[in-house]
Amino acid sequence: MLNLPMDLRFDELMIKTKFDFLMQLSHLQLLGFVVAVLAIYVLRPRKPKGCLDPENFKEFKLVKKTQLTHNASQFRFALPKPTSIFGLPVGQHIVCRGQDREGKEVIRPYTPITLDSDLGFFELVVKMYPNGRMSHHFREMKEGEYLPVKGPKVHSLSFKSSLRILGRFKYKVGQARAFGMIAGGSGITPMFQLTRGILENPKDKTNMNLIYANVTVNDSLLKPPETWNGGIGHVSKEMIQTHCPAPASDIQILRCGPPGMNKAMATHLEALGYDSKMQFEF
Ligand SMILES: Cc1cc2nc3c(=O)[nH]c(=O)nc-3n(C[C@H](O)[C@H](O)[C@H](O)COP(=O)(O)OP(=O)(O)OC[C@H]3O[C@@H](n4cnc5c(N)ncnc54)[C@H](O)[C@@H]3O)c2cc1C
Repeated sequence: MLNLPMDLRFDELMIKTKFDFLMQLSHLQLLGFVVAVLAIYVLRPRKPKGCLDPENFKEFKLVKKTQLTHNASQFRFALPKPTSIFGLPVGQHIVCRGQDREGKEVIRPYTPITLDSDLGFFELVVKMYPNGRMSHHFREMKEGEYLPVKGPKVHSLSFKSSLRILGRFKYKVGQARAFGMIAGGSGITPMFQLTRGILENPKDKTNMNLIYANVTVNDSLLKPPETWNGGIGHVSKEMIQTHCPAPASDIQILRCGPPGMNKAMATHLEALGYDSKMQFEF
């Protein structure tokens, strides 16, 4: 039977027992023990480090530029090694630096359509506006050139009167039972990234519904439909009611589009009873 001194607490006893065990080892055994512990520490499986730096721009080489529509292209950038991972959590974005028509520096946020399961590269889908400053940079960019990128870009929490929430979207499995997604034009990129993240995880059972609006069918990015039998006109309250999960504490409506559309969607969602916790704008 173990005789415990009355004033020795259990945790002190554990430390004492471990210490006694080490004292009984010879120097050689002790050395072996230390080496084994170090080996376990050094060889422990670790998540590979990503290539991104949130503070400093790093340059990535454009290896493929594919025109998708009359004003949008897909850009593939190589990572340092074919096995490298980018290191951007699902739902977050990067910032890219370029030069406008006048040679002035311009910095804009973009959401890659790739995930960390895509080794050795990352891809952006960029819609280019006629007078857009960064659009000019992407329009002129040629394969073999380098793009300075830093990230993940995270907003400090801030609020605008017309927006419900502007903040950080860091996806965790099970954070919502269902997502309703409302995207316009290039606003499809965060939805695409999140959808891929959910579909590629067999343990993730989150439901998703997407309303994707474009000026014309030919402006649809990523997978333009061959024929169109969806709705026509601006995204309405009725479309949201028909296609998105009803207001509930375990659903979220994600939206990303041009400013006018975002404002209109915020008004529709509020009228339909979605409170601020049920909405997120990328
Ligand atoms: C979190 C986040 C992620 C983003 N991800 C992507 C992405 O993956 N792909 C992508 O293409 N863009 C994305 N954007 C938009 C991107 O950051 C730029 O705003 C866009 O590329 C235009 O930049 P610009 O410098 O060319 O235009 P600017 O010089 O800033 O604007 C010039 C003119 O272009 C038009 N314009 C600019 N932006 C829009 C817009 N969103 N809708 C309608 N008209 C507009 C307006 O007429 C504007 O007056 C994202 C934005 C955010 C906030």
